[in-house]
Amino acid sequence: MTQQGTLGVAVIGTGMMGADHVRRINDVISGARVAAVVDIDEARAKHVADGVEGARAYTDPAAAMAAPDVDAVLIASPGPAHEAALLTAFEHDLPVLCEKPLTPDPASALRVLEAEQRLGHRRVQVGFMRRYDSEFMKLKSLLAGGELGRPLLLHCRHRNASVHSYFTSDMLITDSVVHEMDQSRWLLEQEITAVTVLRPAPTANAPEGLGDPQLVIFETDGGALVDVEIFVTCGFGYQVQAEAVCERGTARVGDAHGMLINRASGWGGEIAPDFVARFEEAYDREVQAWVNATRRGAVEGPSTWDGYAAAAVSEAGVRAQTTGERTVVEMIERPAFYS
Ligand SMILES: NC(=O)C1=CN([C@@H]2O[C@H](COP(=O)(O)OP(=O)(O)OC[C@H]3O[C@@H](n4cnc5c(N)ncnc54)[C@H](O)[C@@H]3O)[C@@H](O)[C@H]2O)C=CC1
Ligand SMILES: O=C1[C@@H](O)[C@H](O)[C@@H](O)[C@H](O)[C@H]1O
Repeated sequence: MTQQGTLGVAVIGTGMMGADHVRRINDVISGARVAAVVDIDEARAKHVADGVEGARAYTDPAAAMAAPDVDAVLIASPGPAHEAALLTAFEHDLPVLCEKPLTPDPASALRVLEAEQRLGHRRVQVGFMRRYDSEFMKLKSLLAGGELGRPLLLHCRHRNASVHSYFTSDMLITDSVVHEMDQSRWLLEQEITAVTVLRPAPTANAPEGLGDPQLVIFETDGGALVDVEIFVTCGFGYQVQAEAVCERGTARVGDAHGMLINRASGWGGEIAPDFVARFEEAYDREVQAWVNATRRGAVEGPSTWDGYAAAAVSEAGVRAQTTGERTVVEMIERPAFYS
């Protein structure tokens, strides 16, 4: 850290999310600066670094993390690259904000979990940004307050206009529904015990081989049921909605995000084009919270355990997607380190 305590951050992966986080650290939040940007695509890394005073471009995450002015790491490479970056960050004992998923599968998530425990202190905040969204935060405090009684059902909708060309059917679960896995565990304060995936005839608008949309059902250890419509090629925009059905009422978020307009042609609201627009404030709050905690020497927010738990549910979800059968989630006991 500099004398003023400004955190020097290496941002790994400068695609859609990484580039947006670089902008956020540089222009929006306080207490941090971009010291390094890393991408295996050298031209992309250079292009992003050129836009930030004092930032250097790297193609090797390990080289960036070894630089003396790098105090912390924000990982925004694709999920399969997270394990290697996390383990390297631990070698340098650097604090990490790791975009979701922690890793796409529980075996790699477990290796990360064990490596963090060997370090002896928590180092990771996982980028489950819905926990920082003002609508979801209100729903969380309403449910925690108990006014509506016990939550019985959670109905969720998750729609993307489109996804990257490298998206697969498994990624509907490991990259998209992983948000609802964390959201359900966080809102209900229950673990997910089984997953069922139902698949309608796919939309003709999805690329060949992408089974889209899907209906994913979670059972929890508290007896609640969660249903998730995941539809990543809906074409018309980005929507994330959740409705909790409780013993004495229901509460719903995500309907009217944006402006409502009355005009001669009719009445209606806007739909965000993508997650960058819809969750802009949540990402700002998330990254600022990470920087603030890191500068205090603390680690807060969704933990490596939360990332592992979501990966375990993802594995069951991917199996359920293939077999069409209800699949039980297999998880280790929560280590005391994460209690
Ligand atoms: N919290 C949220 O709402 C969102 C989170 N994400 C997460 O952010 C991460 C990145 O997603 P996108 O930006 O959409 O992907 P992207 O495909 O737009 O960008 C990924 C970038 O990482 C680079 N890269 C690939 N392997 C690398 C490696 N080993 N080291 C360094 N760079 C590498 C690629 O060249 C590319 O520039 C993923 O984990 C994704 O799940 C993505 C979208 C929204
Ligand atoms: O995290 C995200 C993407 O990686 C994922 O692919 C999208 O489906 C989600 O809506 C977005 O929030």
